[in-house]
Amino acid sequence: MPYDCNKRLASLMESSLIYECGPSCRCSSSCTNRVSQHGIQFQLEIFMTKLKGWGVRARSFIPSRSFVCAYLGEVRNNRHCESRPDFDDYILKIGVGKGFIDASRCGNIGRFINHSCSPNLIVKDVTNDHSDKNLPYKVLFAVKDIPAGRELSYDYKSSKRNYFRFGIIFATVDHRIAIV
Ligand SMILES: C[S@@+](CC[C@H](N)C(=O)[O-])C[C@H]1O[C@@H](n2cnc3c(N)ncnc32)[C@H](O)[C@@H]1O
Repeated sequence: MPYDCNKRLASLMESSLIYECGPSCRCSSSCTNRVSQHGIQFQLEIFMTKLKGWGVRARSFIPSRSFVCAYLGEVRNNRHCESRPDFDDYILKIGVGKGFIDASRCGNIGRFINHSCSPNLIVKDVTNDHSDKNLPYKVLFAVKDIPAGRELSYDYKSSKRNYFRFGIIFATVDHRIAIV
């Protein structure tokens, strides 16, 4: 099971796709293997930082390994040309060379979370209704205890920049908006 009895990740080291119970399971909605699908459980706040534009901070204590929020946006594939220089800061790659979630035009609170090389969040791949590794939900979990008032961050480099480093740029066809 990917989660413990408190609905926190059993291990931060797990790198494969996290399978939550879904529509085909007979368990109830309170099953401990249904976590990210219930939406944000901790109060979060969008605020204006001093140097990074908007950011997101915790309004209450978030224990390590807790689900924080999903990263939502438009799912794109194929070739995508975008003239905005900060475009790649709003994307998360999904699958192996298949596409990405683009939150540059629309998304949820995840699009306001800034980068840090010493982050308190990590991005994991989660599914509950299919087993296609190329179309996971991108989900942010706490990698350490986060006190109330602390800004949330994850490492952009490990989640998206290497996508472009290898020269793979996808695009144009919007075929889904991921909603958790
Ligand atoms: C996904 S957005 C994060 C939300 C953004 N701060 C906003 O106001 O909408 C990425 C952009 O935030 C800024 N940003 C994120 N992390 C930063 C950091 N550590 N230092 C400076 N700017 C950062 C950059 O402008 C980057 O293009």
